[in-house]
Amino acid sequence: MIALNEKWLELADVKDELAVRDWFMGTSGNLAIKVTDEPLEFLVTASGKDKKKRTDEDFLLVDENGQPTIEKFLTPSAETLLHCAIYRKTQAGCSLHVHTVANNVISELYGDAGKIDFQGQELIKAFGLWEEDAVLTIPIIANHADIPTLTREFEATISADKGAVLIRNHGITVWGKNSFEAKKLLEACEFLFQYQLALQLQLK
Ligand SMILES: CSCCC(=O)C(=O)COP(=O)(O)O
Ligand SMILES: [Zn+2]
Repeated sequence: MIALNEKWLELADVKDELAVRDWFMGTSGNLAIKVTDEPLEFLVTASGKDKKKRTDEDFLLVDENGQPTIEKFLTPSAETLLHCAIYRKTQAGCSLHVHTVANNVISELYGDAGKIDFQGQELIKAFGLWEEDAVLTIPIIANHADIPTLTREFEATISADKGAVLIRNHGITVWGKNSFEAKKLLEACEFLFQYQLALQLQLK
């Protein structure tokens, strides 16, 4: 129970920080944090809520299939299966999904290529890429309305315990070993997206 309370507060703090950045427009976005490995249980945001507000019904505990374990009166995020895929395939402890204008525009500009590469950018070091010629590749997948289909395509891109995937004209999902790392990766991605968009304006 102590672990659950601690994880709840940790995720609530992340939610507040992302809310200050205005990254939950129109109730979009969802967040998750792992509580136990065996059985796999994690806290996930309740669906459709105003994530800028802090309440006792912000999160609920779900199992490996995204089914609520205790709070049957709350509905888990519509995108819970994406978080399930992350915890099934990796050792990640936290996963974050936000919609921003920058991540949506980048996903549309590079969507046909199925990825965007970043090289020669200091902030790719957030992903542990310290070599001078290192490349950060962020996959871009189609925004399938059917969540199991979206999850299958999303899951196929997962290859490490930390990462990021863009869903075209929808948003980004990142994951890392804990909430600190996941937030760091999210901020690094948003910086890189904003840089890329600003650069393209300059080149016109
Ligand atoms: C209003 S945003 C559409 C759903 C979505 O993409 C999202 O991130 C929020 O859905 P949730 O069920 O997690 O509130
Ligand atoms: Zn979403």
